[in-house]
Amino acid sequence: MRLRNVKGSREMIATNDFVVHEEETMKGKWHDFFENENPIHIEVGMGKGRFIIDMAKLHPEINYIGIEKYSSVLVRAIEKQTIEQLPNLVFIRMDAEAIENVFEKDEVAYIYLNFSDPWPKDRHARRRLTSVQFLNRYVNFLAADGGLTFKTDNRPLFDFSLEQVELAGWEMVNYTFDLHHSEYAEGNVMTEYEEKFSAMGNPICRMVIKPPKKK
Ligand SMILES: C[S@@+](CC[C@H](N)C(=O)[O-])C[C@H]1O[C@@H](n2cnc3c(N)ncnc32)[C@H](O)[C@@H]1O
Repeated sequence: MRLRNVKGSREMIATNDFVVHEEETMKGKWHDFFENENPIHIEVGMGKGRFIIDMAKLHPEINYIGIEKYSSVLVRAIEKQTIEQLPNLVFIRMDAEAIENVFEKDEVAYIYLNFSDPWPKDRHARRRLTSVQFLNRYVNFLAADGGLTFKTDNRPLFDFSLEQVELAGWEMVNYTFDLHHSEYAEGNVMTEYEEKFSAMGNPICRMVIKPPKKK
């Protein structure tokens, strides 16, 4: 992704009410933060936030947390949320490498990974958000009856992810190599990248998986 430095983005993030800072101190306290017991769903690598904002509007009974590494992208999501003022949506600016420090065991009910960076070089495979390393991190805080949905138009990344799911012992619920022309198309909420790549004619791959059964 080509990143432009957005002037003032760090200052905006530092003072915005929809951004949670010192996120590691929130571990185990997210329900108190939202002041309800509604399930918590997260999107890791949410970019400019279109998907998570649309989901938060559609599902006021669910709390959403969007995680994004770069300030210059996060500000676009903050701008939208500042207009929407959705009470069930906040953001964290962080690298998801440290994600298990932010959520307590069973604190998250669902994870979304949309059009995650492919990291095409083999030596960077562990940075892919669907690598065994990341799947193992998610197990630390994803509820046993929770799940994860991953969408991408990048077939090599999707094939890699299918292998990693098996290696990490997750359960495959379903997958498709062409979501928009599949039985799962109905009700699909599009992301920014999904709209862009599907308009170019790229089929969208999607998998729904569940964490390994705890022994
Ligand atoms: C290709 S964009 C997709 C954005 C959005 N999910 C969509 O589908 O339109 C991937 C996003 O993930 C973010 N990202 C990649 N690795 C990340 C990480 N380790 N932690 C947090 N965000 C990450 C990138 O900064 C980028 O904004």
